[in-house]
Amino acid sequence: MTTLTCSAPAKLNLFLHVVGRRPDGYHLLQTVFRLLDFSDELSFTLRDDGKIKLSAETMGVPADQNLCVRAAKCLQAMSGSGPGVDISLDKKIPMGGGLGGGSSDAATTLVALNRLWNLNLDRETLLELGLQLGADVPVFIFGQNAFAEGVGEKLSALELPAAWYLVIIPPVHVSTAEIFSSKELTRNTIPIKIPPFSIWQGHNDLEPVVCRLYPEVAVRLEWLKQLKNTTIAAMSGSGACVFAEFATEREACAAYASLPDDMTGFVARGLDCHPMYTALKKNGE
Ligand SMILES: C[C@](O)(CO)[C@H](O)COP(=O)(O)OP(=O)(O)OC[C@H]1O[C@@H](n2ccc(N)nc2=O)[C@H](O)[C@@H]1O
Ligand SMILES: Nc1ncnc2c1ncn2[C@@H]1O[C@H](COP(=O)(O)OP(=O)(O)OP(=O)(O)O)[C@@H](O)[C@H]1O
Repeated sequence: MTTLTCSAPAKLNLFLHVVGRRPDGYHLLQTVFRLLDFSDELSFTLRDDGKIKLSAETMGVPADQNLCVRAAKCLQAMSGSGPGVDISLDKKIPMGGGLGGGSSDAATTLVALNRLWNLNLDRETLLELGLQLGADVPVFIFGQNAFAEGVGEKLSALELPAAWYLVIIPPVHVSTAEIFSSKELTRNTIPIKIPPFSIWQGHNDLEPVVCRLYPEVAVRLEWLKQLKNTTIAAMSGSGACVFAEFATEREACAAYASLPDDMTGFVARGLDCHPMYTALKKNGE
């Protein structure tokens, strides 16, 4: 095997509670991650000269700062392994949108290169490596919908009902660090116990902070909240993307069709399992 092609799906945070803060400033969270059938596509081809190359720059991110390249370098350094790789990345997930695209690219890179380079590192080691790259990386390595605690690294698999999502992409970029450092952020939501999980029990503590700073987000969320047939309308992660959940594709598509001209978005199915693991299983790996 010299080439592997794999997907890197987006995620939604169905709710996001800030329940405390660690001494290093990182926030303790409770969240439910839902994987989405909306993905970046990556392909990895072995090189024998030890070099790690990205075929094209991703919208303003220098290659050496791209999370795929950083993930590959991390894995190479830790394994002391010789081979290199050519990476091509077809970016579909909006960047800095709270959909975890960069983190998902990093997770897919770690799992794919573990196979391509025959490193045989176990899932625990990949999860630890992933966490060093970003708080959202572990869930994509975990590969299932999950209830997460800590900074996102304490993961328990969670079964979620079939659902479709209308995701709206506001025309703003929200800095995760800026929102977490806001004076207005409440950091004392009482921890909840899951399972059982009901979509009604959650909210996103970062949402009011982002909505106050970015009216473009607030307006889109208000629009989603007035829709009929939704089980929930909320912001994902630290924004800017907002979403509404529907029980059927037909309802999600009808809502999408009624989107005002100045709003853009997409409809996606909620997944049960990471598409990369589904594909690897199908190939008997
Ligand atoms: C908001 C979420 O998307 C929810 O899933 C994640 O917690 C954010 O994960 P991420 O984008 O991978 O974030 P990172 O790149 O690890 O962190 C960016 C910055 O946000 C702040 N940060 C992040 C996560 C966290 N639990 N507490 C924090 O205070 C830190 O200042 C950090 O330097
Ligand atoms: N492969 C990549 N894809 C997207 N962003 C990348 C990538 N590599 C590095 N980045 C940088 O990381 C930043 C955050 O990317 P990402 O798309 O994961 O944000 P996000 O969706 O807000 O993530 P999260 O939900 O984890 O906060 C981008 O603004 C970009 O500067």
